[in-house]
Amino acid sequence: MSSEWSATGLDDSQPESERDIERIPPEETIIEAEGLDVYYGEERALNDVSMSIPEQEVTAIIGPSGCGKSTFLRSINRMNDLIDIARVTGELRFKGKNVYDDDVDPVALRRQVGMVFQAPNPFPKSIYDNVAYGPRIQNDTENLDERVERALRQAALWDEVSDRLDERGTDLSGGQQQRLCIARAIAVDPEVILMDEPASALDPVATSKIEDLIDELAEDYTVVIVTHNMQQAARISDKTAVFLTGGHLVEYGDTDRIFQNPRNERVEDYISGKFG
Ligand SMILES: Nc1ncnc2c1ncn2[C@@H]1O[C@H](COP(=O)(O)OP(=O)(O)OP(=O)(O)O)[C@@H](O)[C@H]1O
Repeated sequence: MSSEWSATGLDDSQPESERDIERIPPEETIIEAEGLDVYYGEERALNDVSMSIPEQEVTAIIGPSGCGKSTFLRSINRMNDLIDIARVTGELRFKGKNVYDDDVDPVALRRQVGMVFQAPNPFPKSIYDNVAYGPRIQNDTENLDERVERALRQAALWDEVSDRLDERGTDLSGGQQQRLCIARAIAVDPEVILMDEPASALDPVATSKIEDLIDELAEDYTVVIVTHNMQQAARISDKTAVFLTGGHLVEYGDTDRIFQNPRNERVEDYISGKFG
């Protein structure tokens, strides 16, 4: 294989021997990709990705722009289904079941695997109605007030909004809106929360609140987070997966080990800021 790497990482060929992927014991695994490829038309955005994500931990997905981080995240709860030209091959298992099997209902899957996006996107409704939205569409409104309060508390927002639940969610600050979106996601009691750069639109104080919150959420949920911010990945995650150009997962393991002692030379270059 060529030893000349492009400035942005890696060419399209990625021998098995170049990968360093930690195996998670099956009993601790909640999400498992095996030979996962995603194509947009002719373009291959994920290339033969195999990895297991442990339950109730924070797993960070990092890598240079365009390496497939968001595509991988969206493949977990089938959000790529919403993109006409996207095509998935291989398997993505959630609790042992391939989510791409014909009998899987993507809407039901997304109740168990919620998502928080880069830009906060509360509905133009009251704070209460934002959080109550999921339970209501599931016709699951028993003890709704308590559930709304619990979700807002878990999202570390209750103290700031408890006396104005009827105000519009869109009138909150950016950081509060993002915590409201997290409360909306957890109100339906998911098992996994996917986060796609949830703090990239926020100031440092709001970012630090989201980071503290992610740490707390991992006591109850599995969190998978895409971030461009390597310091953030190092601070908040238990495991880190490094993707490089061409949609290749190159290294995956304990966050401390990946940042202190990366085994792959290109991962070391990426982490030390030589490209990306
Ligand atoms: N909806 C889409 N239609 C066509 N191509 C897409 C689409 N979404 C992503 N791609 C392509 O797939 C590849 C991977 O994109 P993806 O957004 O997953 O990467 P990323 O690592 O999350 O990037 P970034 O860090 O810039 O957000 C890129 O080449 C991108 O152009």
